[in-house]
Amino acid sequence: MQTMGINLIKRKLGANDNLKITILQEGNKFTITESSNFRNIEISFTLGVNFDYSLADGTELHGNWELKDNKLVGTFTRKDNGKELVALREIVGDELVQTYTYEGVSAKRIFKKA
Ligand SMILES: CCCCCCCCCCCCCC(=O)O
Repeated sequence: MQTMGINLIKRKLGANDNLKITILQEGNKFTITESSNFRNIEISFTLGVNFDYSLADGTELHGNWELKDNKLVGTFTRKDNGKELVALREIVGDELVQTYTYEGVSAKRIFKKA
């Protein structure tokens, strides 16, 4: 989050956001329900088709998800500075592991099944 330019207060809030996501797949179409201390939103996208998404701090992204080797690979560009953010979603055991890479720095977020 620091590399993303997110300030200390927002980083502390973000680390305790109580984020829960639900992923519904219907063929190539995905619907994500995102629920956190900050917001409750629903996002729909089709694999390989660009869409807009705003992070909870307002940072706007544009990009898409693709399915590669049974993993979702997201390639997004920040609208404010044109830099790339790559996201990976994979099921490992009983967990959903999300890995984000930005400016050579990677972070992992692990979600447990409800
Ligand atoms: C270090 C904090 C970085 C957070 C990066 C979040 C990246 C989100 C990728 C785009 C998500 C699109 C909507 C979704 O599929 O849930």
